[in-house]
Amino acid sequence: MGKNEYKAEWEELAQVKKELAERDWFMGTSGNLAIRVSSSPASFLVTASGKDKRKQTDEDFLLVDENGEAMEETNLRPSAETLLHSRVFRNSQAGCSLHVHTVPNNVVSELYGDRGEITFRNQELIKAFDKWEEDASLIIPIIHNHAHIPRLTEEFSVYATEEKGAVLIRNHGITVWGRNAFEAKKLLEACEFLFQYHISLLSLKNISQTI
Ligand SMILES: CSC[C@@H](O)[C@@H](O)C(=O)COP(=O)(O)O
Ligand SMILES: [Zn+2]
Repeated sequence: MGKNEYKAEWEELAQVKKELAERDWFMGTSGNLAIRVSSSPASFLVTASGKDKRKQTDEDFLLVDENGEAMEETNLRPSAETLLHSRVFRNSQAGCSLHVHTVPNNVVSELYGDRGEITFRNQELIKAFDKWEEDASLIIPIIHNHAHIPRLTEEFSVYATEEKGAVLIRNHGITVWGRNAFEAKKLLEACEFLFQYHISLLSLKNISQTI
């Protein structure tokens, strides 16, 4: 497959990458992004490993197959966490999968890590996940940060069954996916809003108890 055949997907992912960089969500070379190019068998573009994702270059992404193996001759290494994106594309019809490390997603993952999940309710932004009822709740699972990526992928894949979703990896980051790039970014932003709100509220409650 020539580069021209996935030009549209490349440009779409480059735009998402630029917007997430503007939010400063790629600290210390962390984060990786993926967008589907084909279905059955799945192939996708994924960020090259170890790069500063705030920079835009012609070597930002490479095409990989559904096992996360490069499909073209390249010196680039696919992201260390390619297998997680690969599971999203194999398990569902999702079109885009995003992974970022932020202080709020790490703090929430540690605060609720022992419970294995965090639940949000009475929050307008859970509607981003199609939770429309007044008493609806959004549960985001929190998994252990296994250093062994195949092990991490196994635990992650239990939750990566639908075309949209989010999983927190404890003291590591979040992976969010959706039907397309627009939806994946929307869901990621919604999650980060919920985390920031939750941490702010907890901090203020703690302070107000002392005055
Ligand atoms: C430099 S710490 C971050 C990595 O260990 C990893 O978690 C990450 O998100 C980025 O890895 P990468 O291989 O560049 O996709
Ligand atoms: Zn990571």
